[in-house]
Amino acid sequence: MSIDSYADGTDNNDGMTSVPATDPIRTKIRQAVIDVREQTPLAQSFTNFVTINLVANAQLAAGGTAAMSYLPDDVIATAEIAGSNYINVGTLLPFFKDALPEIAYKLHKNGKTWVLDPVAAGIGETRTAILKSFRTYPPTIVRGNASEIIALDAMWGLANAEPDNPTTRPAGVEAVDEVDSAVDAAKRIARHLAKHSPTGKGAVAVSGAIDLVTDGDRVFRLPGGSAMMTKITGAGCSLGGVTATYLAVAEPLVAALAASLLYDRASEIAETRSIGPGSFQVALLDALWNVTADQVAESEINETV
Ligand SMILES: Nc1ncnc2c1ncn2[C@@H]1O[C@H](COP(=O)(O)OP(=O)(O)O)[C@@H](O)[C@H]1O
Ligand SMILES: Cc1ncsc1CCOP(=O)(O)O
Ligand SMILES: [Mg+2]
Repeated sequence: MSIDSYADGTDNNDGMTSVPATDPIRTKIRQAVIDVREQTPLAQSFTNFVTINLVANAQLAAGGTAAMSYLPDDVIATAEIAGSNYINVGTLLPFFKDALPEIAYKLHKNGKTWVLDPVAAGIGETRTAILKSFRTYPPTIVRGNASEIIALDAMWGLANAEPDNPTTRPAGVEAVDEVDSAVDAAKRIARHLAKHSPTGKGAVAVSGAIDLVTDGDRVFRLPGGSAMMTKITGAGCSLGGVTATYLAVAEPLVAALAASLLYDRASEIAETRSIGPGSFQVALLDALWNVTADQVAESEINETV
């Protein structure tokens, strides 16, 4: 679909409308892509050991810079020079159980913004204890797949669900739920984040075949992307890292939209230039670097009306 199709905010007859070309959100998305490339902001990551290299390389390819830290004093000192931060709970070590709640508390106390990827939410006592602790000192953005978002919402008791009785079955690091089934959970989490955010604003990004982004009020669906993203490890983790990169220059809703759209456009290009998962990962980094701000901002974006 071309940008002209969005000129009047076309009603799609399915409760959604195409976000018009004139919607200020598109200008902000475009500006975020440009600002990251011009300002090279540092986003610090406390992330899993499987995909740490892809996270750093994706942040660099988007135009930012990377630093990975694990000890609370190191994280808090680095947060003073970082534009934002990223915590991903994919692989856990025993000391994380004390370190991560302490880090979340200190980031909150110091007014720092951060993105959470609640990888495998719902699995294991340690992960559950860590994720539950973030309810009091929450991130600014949560980015996860549908199952993780549903599990986190239940864990935080945001729908008066039994905190220990999540309404979805965890599936390791992969989603078993469709993005649409996570809409209510995503909106509840986004409103909770906004309540505690240093800027009064929060957002949730739910990834899948069609991504969903919300600030608790507006709900956007982003079609496109590539199914090859499910054939490399770290597509979601690195999207979380790049979301933190954008959070260094933009408000949460714009950061989540810009990162998700950048990934959709870049993965489409990477699919046409690769012959399997190995070359796809390399092509994805090249495409993150080469996608233009206009390509990102002129993407198809549908909003629930
Ligand atoms: N079937 C699909 N078609 C297109 N893009 C997809 C598909 N599945 C996932 N993606 C994309 O892959 C990236 C990671 O999402 P996802 O696989 O849901 O995360 P996770 O790896 O955390 O489960 C996102 O950019 C998302 O849009
Ligand atoms: C395979 C694996 N195991 C623990 S973390 C991890 C990486 C998950 O990455 P992603 O959620 O981006 O696919
Ligand atoms: Mg993931």
